[in-house]
Amino acid sequence: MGERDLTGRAVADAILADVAAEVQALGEAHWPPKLVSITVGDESAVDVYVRNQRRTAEGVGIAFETRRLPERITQEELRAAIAALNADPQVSGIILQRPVPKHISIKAMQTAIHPLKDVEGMNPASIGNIVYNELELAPCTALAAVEMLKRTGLTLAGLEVVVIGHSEIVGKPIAFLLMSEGATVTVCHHMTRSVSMHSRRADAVFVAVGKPKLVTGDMIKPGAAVIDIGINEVLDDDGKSRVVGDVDYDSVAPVAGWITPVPGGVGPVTVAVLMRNTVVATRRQKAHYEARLGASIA
Ligand SMILES: NC(=O)C1=CN([C@@H]2O[C@H](COP(=O)(O)OP(=O)(O)OC[C@H]3O[C@@H](n4cnc5c(N)ncnc54)[C@H](OP(=O)(O)O)[C@@H]3O)[C@@H](O)[C@H]2O)C=CC1
Ligand SMILES: Nc1nc(=O)c2c([nH]1)NC[C@@H]1CN(c3ccc(C(=O)N[C@@H](CCC(=O)O)C(=O)O)cc3)C=[N+]21
Repeated sequence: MGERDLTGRAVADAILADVAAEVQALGEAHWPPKLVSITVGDESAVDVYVRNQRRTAEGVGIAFETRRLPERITQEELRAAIAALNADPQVSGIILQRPVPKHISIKAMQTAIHPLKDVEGMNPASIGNIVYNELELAPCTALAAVEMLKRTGLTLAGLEVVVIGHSEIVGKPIAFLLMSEGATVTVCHHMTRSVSMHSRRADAVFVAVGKPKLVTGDMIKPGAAVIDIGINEVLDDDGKSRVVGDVDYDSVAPVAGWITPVPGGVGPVTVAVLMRNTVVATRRQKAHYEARLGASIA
């Protein structure tokens, strides 16, 4: 790792220190936060993420439960499982791990997660709030990636930013968050004629595609910030599996002003933001409950 590395561990730890204090306060108020993760089918690609979630949750005192549902589960069965979690007062947050099998509509399932328990901010209602600059429960990865750019100290207002990838969970929310900060945003995807024509002009480049070495040094303006969101498992020459991003680190690092490494960049911050979102969701549920009682049970 080089001097230009913009690492995520310290950023994540700062977020988690605040979260731990809030978890303790919520526990004392008899609202201990609890997060439930749902994985559908055999998704070994998601296992790293879920393991990190459990370790991080337990580290800050958030109860963590995993549900592994069979590949062949019907959409109605999955909807019923989510509805049961919505109704369970012990559960503060629900995260549905992507991808899900093709016969299940991810949008329908994200819609089934109650907005008060939507810790990933992926219910269409939650996503819609981003358009109105209500960013408290925004998608974790997008928040984490934008937080990394802020750590460079660059002024976001007026910054020329290129986002490569436009998925609903990463690229699109990043573009909205950046617009709300005043950046000038260009979004590239697989139909973009020349990604490098855009990326070479940018002060900051976000990459979320899922292809190792997609972005190379010749595509980056000298001194620009490069935020690598990709998480790809690849096999080394000796057959060992390793996690790499979407950026060709060796050719980009000498050109870029800042670069987030993979692992150790955006990933740990994403998990920390998920914990923060869980606390935000729990606080909202508490407020909602108390408002319905018509009085605070202090
Ligand atoms: N660090 C973290 O916390 C997280 C990391 N990830 C990682 O981020 C990456 C992207 O994830 P996700 O957004 O879910 O993936 P998707 O597969 O949903 O989206 C990929 C996007 O990349 C675009 N794309 C495909 N090929 C190209 C190309 N050659 N040039 C430019 N754009 C292209 C696609 O465009 P189109 O739709 O037009 O084909 C699409 O918008 C993955 O590696 C994933 O593992 C994901 C979530 C969290
Ligand atoms: N609904 C949903 N939301 C997601 O956000 C989501 C998802 N589904 N499906 C899978 C992808 C992938 N993803 C990761 C996030 C952090 C790390 C992470 O913490 N990585 C560490 C450790 C990597 C390692 O151990 O090698 C790092 O980058 O340093 C990994 C992977 C979230 N995703």
